[in-house]
Order: sequence, then C-alpha cells, then structure tokens
Amino acid sequence: MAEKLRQERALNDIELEQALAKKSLDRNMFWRLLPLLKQVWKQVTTVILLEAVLVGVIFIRPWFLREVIDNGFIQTAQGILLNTPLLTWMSIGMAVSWIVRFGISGLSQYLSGSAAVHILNSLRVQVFAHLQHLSMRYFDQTKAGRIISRADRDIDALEPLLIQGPPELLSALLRFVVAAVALWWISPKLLLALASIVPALFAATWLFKRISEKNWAKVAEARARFTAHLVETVSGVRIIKQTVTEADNAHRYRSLLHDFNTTLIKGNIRTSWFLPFTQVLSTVGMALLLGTGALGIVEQELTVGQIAQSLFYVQLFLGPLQELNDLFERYSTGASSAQRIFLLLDTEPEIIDPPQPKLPPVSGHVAFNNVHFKYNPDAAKLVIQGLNLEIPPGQVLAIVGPTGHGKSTIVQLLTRFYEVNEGEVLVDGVNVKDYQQTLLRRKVGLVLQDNVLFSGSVLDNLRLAAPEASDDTLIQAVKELGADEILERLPKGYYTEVGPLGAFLSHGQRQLVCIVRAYLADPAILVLDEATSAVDLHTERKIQNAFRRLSEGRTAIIIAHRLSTIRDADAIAVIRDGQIVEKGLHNELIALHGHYSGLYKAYQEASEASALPDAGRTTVA
Ligand SMILES: Nc1ncnc2c1ncn2[C@@H]1O[C@H](COP(=O)(O)OP(=O)(O)OP(=O)(O)O)[C@@H](O)[C@H]1O
Repeated sequence: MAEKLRQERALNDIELEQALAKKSLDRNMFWRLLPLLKQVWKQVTTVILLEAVLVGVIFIRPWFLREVIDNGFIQTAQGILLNTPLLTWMSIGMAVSWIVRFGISGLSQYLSGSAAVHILNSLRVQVFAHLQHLSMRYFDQTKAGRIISRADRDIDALEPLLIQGPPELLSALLRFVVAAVALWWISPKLLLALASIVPALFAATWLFKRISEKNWAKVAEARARFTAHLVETVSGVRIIKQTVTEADNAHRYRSLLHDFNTTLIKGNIRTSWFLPFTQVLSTVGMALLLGTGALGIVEQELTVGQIAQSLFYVQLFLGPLQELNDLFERYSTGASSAQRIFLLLDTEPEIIDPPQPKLPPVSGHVAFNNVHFKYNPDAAKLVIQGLNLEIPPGQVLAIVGPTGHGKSTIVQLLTRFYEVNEGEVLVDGVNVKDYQQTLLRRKVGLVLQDNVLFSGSVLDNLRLAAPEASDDTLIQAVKELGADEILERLPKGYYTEVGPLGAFLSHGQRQLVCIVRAYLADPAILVLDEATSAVDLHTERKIQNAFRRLSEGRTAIIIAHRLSTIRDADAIAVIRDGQIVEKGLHNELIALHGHYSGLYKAYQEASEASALPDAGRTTVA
C-alpha cells in the first residue's frame, strides 16, 4: 500500500512537471540561449575568425595536390621529369598547413572552453539565486532531486551545445559553402552531380532531429526521476532504516534505473540508423561525381588533377552535412536540458514584495483578522478557517491544540511563507504583504521543532544572525541566556563542527544554538515551536530559561506540546480545526471545563502513566 502510495505521489509530481515541460516545448530554446553568449562575445568572435582561417587552410590542401598531379611531373622526350622547385614548395606548403591547423584548433578549443566555463557558471549562479527567491509552495510541490538535477546535470548538458556546438556548426557551414564554390569553379557539372543527393540528406536530418529531440526529453525526464529518488533516500535514510524498507526502496530505484536504461536504449536504436544512411548517400554522391568526372576527361573538359582535387571536396562538401547528425543530437540533448532550466527560471515566486514597502515592524503587535487559508488551492478543506487572534506587544501567548490542526501554519502565515486566501495578518497594524519579506522575517525570530544548522562550527552558526560580531560577543550572548554550560561541554566547545544540517548535535543542543541565534538577531516577535522529541530534564530547563530570558520585552508565541511549560503564559489560545476555540489564562481555561481542560487532563494522565515529566503532549490528544 505504502509503495503504491509512494508511486502515485511520484507520478503526480512527474505528471505536473511533464505538463509544465510541454508548455515550453514550443519555445525556441536557441533564441533564449543566445543572449548567454553576449558576455563572452570577444572569445566567440575570435573563435569564429579562427574557424574561418582553419577552413581556408583545409581548402588550400587539395589545390597543392592538384598542382603536384598536373604540374609536378613534366613529360619530355627523355621521359617524365620531376618539377623539383614546385614539388618542394608544395611539400613545404602542405607541412605548414598541417602545423597551422593544429595550432589554430588548439587555440580555438581553449577559447571556447574558457567561454563555456564562464557561461555555465553564470547560469548556475542565476539558477541558484532564482531558487532562493521561489516561494515555499514550489518546494512543497517539487522534489529536491528534480531541482538538483536541473541546477547541476542539466546545466552540464548545455556545455556541448553552447561551447563546442557553435564553432563546429560554423566550421561545417563554411566548409560546405567553400567546397560548393570550389567544385563549381572546377566544373558546375561536378557540383550538380554531388548536390543531387542533398535533398535526401536534408530530409533525413530533419526527421532525425525530430525523433532525437523527443528521445532526449524522455531520457532527461527518466534521469530526473531516479535522481529525485536518490535524494529522497539520502534525506530520509533514518526512516528507511527504521522502517526496514531498504529492499523496497532499492527495488524502486532499480525499476527507475530500468526505465532510464530502456528509454536510453530505445533512443539510441532509433537514432543509430542515421549515420549508416548518410554514409550510403555520400557513396552514391561520390559515384555520381566520378561518373560525371570520367565523362569530362573523355570529352577533355577536365584533367585527372582536377578530378583528384574534386574528390577532396566531396568529403568537405558532404562531411559537414553528416556532422549535422552529431550537432543535432547535441542540440536535442542541450535543448531538452535548456527547456528544463528555463522552466525553473520561468517559475515566478508566488509571494513578492510590494513596490513601496513599509518600514519594518518595531513593537511586535500581531493580529490575525478573519484569516482563511489552505496550502493546496484544490483542497476541499481549509487549514485555517476564520481565525481571529490578537497578541499585544510584549505578551507571551501559548498556542495549544491537537496535532495537524494548524498551530504551525499560523506561524507560516505570520512570516508570509504562504499567502492567506482571505482576511489579513497584521504586524504593528500593517498587513504583512506591505513589508519587504526579508525585513519582516528579520523581525520574527523562529526556534522550530526541526531546527536546521549549517555546516560549520557552533560560532559560525551563531554568526549568521550577527555577521559582524566577534567570537567574544557571540559567547557573551550564549552566557547571557545560560546556554554556556551545555554548549561548552561539546568536544571542541564553541568551535565544534555541527555537521550537515547540525546532525552532530543533539536535539536540545541544536535548539539552544537556535535560541541564542534568535537572541543575537534581536527580533520584535519570537516564535518557539516546542520540540516534540524528549530532551533530558536538565537541558529542558536550560532551554526554558533561555527562552524566558530571550522573550523579555518581546512578543512571544509558544506552540506548546508540553502543557506544564505554559501555565505562566500571559494567554493561552486553543486551536481546533484552524479556529481559536478558547482563549484565556491557565486557571480560567481549566475552570471553563472545555477543550483546554480536556487537553490538560489527558496530558496529566499521560505524564503520570509514563512517570516522565514530558511524556504527555497535546499532540497525542
Ligand atoms: N506544506 C504543506 N503543504 C500541504 N499541507 C500542509 C503543509 N504543512 C502542513 N500541512 C497540513 O496543514 C494542516 C495543519 O498543519 P500544521 O503543521 O499547522 O499542524 P500543527 O497543529 O502545527 O501540528 P503539530 O502539532 O503536529 O505540529 C495539517 O493537516 C497538515 O497536513
């Protein structure tokens, strides 16, 4: 059942992406990629010039050969004599042409390579910056693996298209045009004989391009699926181990890999006929040219040297057309990757700043007026329904209620991670929509259940809130909150590495670091989403004291799971089905014999049953 559900969820995600991808399939990727070349126009221009010189060098060689055949050997009465000066100059010319060719191709490749690095890195930066601006809903709907696949592999896939592609295309076109002119120069009949196969070659190339584009889009999609699964596995590895679903998970990965392989193989089979087909066509072209050339010799219109020279041009004329095979394949891979990148870049953040934002809040007065909200616009049920709540500046308000009834959602709306569907959220009497998001969020300090720390030391993490602060200032803040005893016990004290996402620290230690971080940021409003997992009594007390100290003189919202911790709160609000059903002081609410007293009773019973001070939680009620 779980597997089925997982598959269904994944499928919905994929379907959503495919539907979006189809929308932008019509766009011409090439024209959207072109502006990227603007920043490296100097390198691009030099490469174009170098390629033009290279083509000139290539074309001079058949002329050397023709001169050697037609004039290198002189027929005299004594027999055939060598035209030594001509042969010497032609040999030198041939050697120089090879040396120049190697030198120019090396330089051209170096320049296009450095341009590539420049363009791809700036695209990476653009994608990264854009990702940070996207609203939470985008991350709710899109798997992390898909995003990584775009920001990393899809950008890599542009390299052959953007970098080697243009010089090769240019070189191919130049060789094709110059070969055509040279053949025309020798004899228009020779050119016409060879050109008779071009329509068939173009038709085949066009067909190939269409098939190839579709194939590469499928391959990229299949690849994104297994990457997404890999990322999910890495981030959920604990749960997978705990639920002993490694085998199921590996099976799912294998089946996604199998889909990828099948798509890749099918794609390769479909496109593999192109090369042999073009080879057959060029053989036919060569036969036609030789036939026409033979007639020309018989009719004394052409010399043997000219035919030998024209044979070189056959490859220079048809070769570029065959190279289109490779170029189109590259274009297809790159275009499908570009499409996925543009799909990401075209995604607009749902939540944007107002054109003229108000000054950031100071006093921390919070009001929710008739707020309605649901995460998914298509969902039938509202998560928050007609919520009215006022928190005067400096008040400590505790929010309690059963799990999944909207407690954390209230905070998400206060920080404008999501936009309300109806009603308004006011901070200091101003709608949160009228503040600049960054300034609003700086004024709301969050200490959440699943606190995230970033790789680096404890001090590095504290410094996120106060970038200019010295080590001593940071440590002083830790001491002021009474968190020093616990943090100094870490292996290297404040210099201990916290590991990826803070994995080397315990839950309680992470929470203390976050409380100090919030203290350093000096917000007007504080939110403590109390941890549901147990910490020892000593740490718990330290956390509570630190939070109490932190909330002095600020508005504080405590999402409480341990009812014993909030008895002293200035007000307690009980939330049920996204509405405030009761609000008052602890004693008042107990006396009401309503929801709160029921929750409290259940909490006390659970505490007594397990004989642990933190055993009972409202979330189990
Ligand atoms: N990002 C999201 N996308 C869609 N639905 C969500 C999202 N976050 C929460 N929900 C849903 O909204 C409802 C309220 O969730 P919320 O996290 O506010 O509950 P809560 O009361 O804080 O629960 P808990 O006590 O377990 O923390 C739940 O039904 C939850 O499934």
